[in-house]
Amino acid sequence: MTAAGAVPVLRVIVGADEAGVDYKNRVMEDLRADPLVADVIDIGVNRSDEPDEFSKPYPHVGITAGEMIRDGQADRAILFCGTGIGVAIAANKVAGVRAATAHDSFSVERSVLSNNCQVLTMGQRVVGLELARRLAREWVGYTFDPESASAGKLNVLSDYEGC
Ligand SMILES: O=C[C@H](O)[C@H](O)COP(=O)(O)O
Repeated sequence: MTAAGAVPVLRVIVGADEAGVDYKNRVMEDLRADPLVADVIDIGVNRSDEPDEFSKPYPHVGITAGEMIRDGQADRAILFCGTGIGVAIAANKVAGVRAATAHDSFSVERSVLSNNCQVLTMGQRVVGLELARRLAREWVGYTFDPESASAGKLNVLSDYEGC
């Protein structure tokens, strides 16, 4: 239990390409202080990385995060690139992973409560930093209800993917 009474449970990946690294690093700091977050796993890129690593294209970031969630190494990921679109496309290639690009509060909420998305993506070239930080804070507070009416809709995807 934390002082605020919340139980930290979530293991959250943070990742970005070079176009999203500044937001990734700031949100990572916030998540490390969040009472709901038990662990923050930074998959890069980082400015201190070798030049080749720093310019790692967004598909690698999205696929790595998606595979880690698929393999049970993390519960969620928040990923940044220029628009948020590329990392979302990449993460969605991993069977069983659902990623959404969202830059507004309602979409962030519904990405979890309607779509049970494990991955939220945002674009550093699209949204202001303070809004991105707020949305990330809201996002960790949502939990999908498997008893909700939305669950049956998601089963269509699970059946299609076979997982
Ligand atoms: O979706 C892609 C991202 O926005 C990426 O950071 C930038 O990609 P680009 O350089 O191809 O525009």
